[in-house]
Amino acid sequence: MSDTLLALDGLTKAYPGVIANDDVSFSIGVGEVHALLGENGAGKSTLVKMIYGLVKPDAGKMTLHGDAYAPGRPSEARSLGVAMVFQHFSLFEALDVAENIALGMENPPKRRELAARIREVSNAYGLPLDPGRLVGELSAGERQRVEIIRCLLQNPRLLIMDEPTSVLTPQEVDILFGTLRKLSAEGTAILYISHKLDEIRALCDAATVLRRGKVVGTCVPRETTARDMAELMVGSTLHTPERRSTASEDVLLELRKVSLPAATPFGTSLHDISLSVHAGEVMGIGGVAGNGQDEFLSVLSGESLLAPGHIWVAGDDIGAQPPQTRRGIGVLAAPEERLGHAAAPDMSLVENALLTGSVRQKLAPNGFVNWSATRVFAEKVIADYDVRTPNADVAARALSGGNLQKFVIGREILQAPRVLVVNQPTWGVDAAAAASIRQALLDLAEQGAAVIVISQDLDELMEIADRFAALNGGRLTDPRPTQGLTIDEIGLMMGGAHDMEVAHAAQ
Ligand SMILES: Nc1ncnc2c1ncn2[C@@H]1O[C@H](COP(=O)(O)OP(=O)(O)OP(=O)(O)O)[C@@H](O)[C@H]1O
Repeated sequence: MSDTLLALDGLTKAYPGVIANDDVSFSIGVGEVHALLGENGAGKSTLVKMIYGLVKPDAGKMTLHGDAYAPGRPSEARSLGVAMVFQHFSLFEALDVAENIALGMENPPKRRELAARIREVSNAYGLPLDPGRLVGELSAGERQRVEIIRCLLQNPRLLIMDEPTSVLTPQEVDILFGTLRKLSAEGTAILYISHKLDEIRALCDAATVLRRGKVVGTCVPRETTARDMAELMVGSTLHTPERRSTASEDVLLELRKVSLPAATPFGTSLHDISLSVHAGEVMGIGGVAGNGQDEFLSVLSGESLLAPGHIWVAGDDIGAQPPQTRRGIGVLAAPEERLGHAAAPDMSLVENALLTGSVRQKLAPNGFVNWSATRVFAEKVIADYDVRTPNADVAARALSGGNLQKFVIGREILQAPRVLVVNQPTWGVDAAAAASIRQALLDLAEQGAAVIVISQDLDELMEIADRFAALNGGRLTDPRPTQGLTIDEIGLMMGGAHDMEVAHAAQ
């Protein structure tokens, strides 16, 4: 592992108002699993985009195996052995696995040959995948496999992975780590971005820590505690959320036999969901991605309307009411997909504050937008939730993923909802910011709101929820108190490793 594969020397990249990477230097050895750590907006994505040829550095240089390396575009990076698996998959649902993989190749072989290669590589690396299956029918974990196999077919020397485990079940994480360890043993280096410090300790040989664009430290994750790593990232002491149960006897939100047909061929139908959430309660909803989480949020937010009689908030029948009416009575929601769903990418943060805040914050009295009040609201969200941005006029798309997430969640919580539904509230958010978002959700419940947290992060749900239920194929299990619930019981409620077993059985 002493051979250097990639060396970065003084890489610098500035955006208007912020130096995203400031004189970054470090190197990655052949076969090394190297973690890139840093709080939201620290510059991790910018750095890997430079390595992958998506962003051109303003200054600094790179070498790959000792040769000058300055990829002008991703295809050039790929041809030199640098591959990347993104957080957001770029797959076509209506095409099958082999067709999707062929689309990403410069010179795809004939279909039969490609299908055989996919089978061979996927079996060799313990990631079973049927080349003929439609991507739309695959779980999130299986879609990620398509992206990984697409990279592996190019025999990469460096594989960059950006938050790969956020879409995986615990069992799938184990399988992925097995694959990455095998790759590393064969000499492929891995540059691994994640906010999950325990996973980094389990997997990575070395770590480089970025703070505000600069390298502030390196460590050997196995020999460093998760808490020390987190403190290195934020430069201060970490705060753990305080949980005190405040659930009352009063039912604030009630769902009675909620069913919803799937909106698309690849969506999930909801079946007969009944649930009561009390004032002051945090209700945790778990489940493997794609089991009805988005649909469940949409019936509560009002994006999907039902016939009357199925959803009640403090005696009001709201199931047939559109989102703006629901916001008026204090039912707010923050969907999972922050760019494009929770926030409009090309609009400024001020405009995005107006999008969901206009009714409850009375930002458009008499139909005319009060822009100065809207700006004050946006700036309060930015200040209270430590959203790192030059100012409130910046477009949502220019924010780092975690900072936009903080903005979206803060925008809803600051409107003092009576019922709040959030999907993956701390997805891609660094440890310190995740702790403060969780604390804010607990504080909201303490003030008497009913809070529903949909999340794939089971630790998060165990930390803040009073009760837990799982979505499985659009059905909701009976809720159970989180206190005393074991991981095995949770696994059973989630339907266990169902998808994985199916995939293995297909071999
Ligand atoms: N295209 C862009 N235009 C303007 N500013 C940008 C752009 N891309 C990134 N930035 C800014 O550069 C800084 C670093 O962002 P980057 O996305 O690299 O952070 P990150 O460490 O990957 O964060 P996260 O963990 O939240 O994904 C941030 O302040 C961000 O707002």
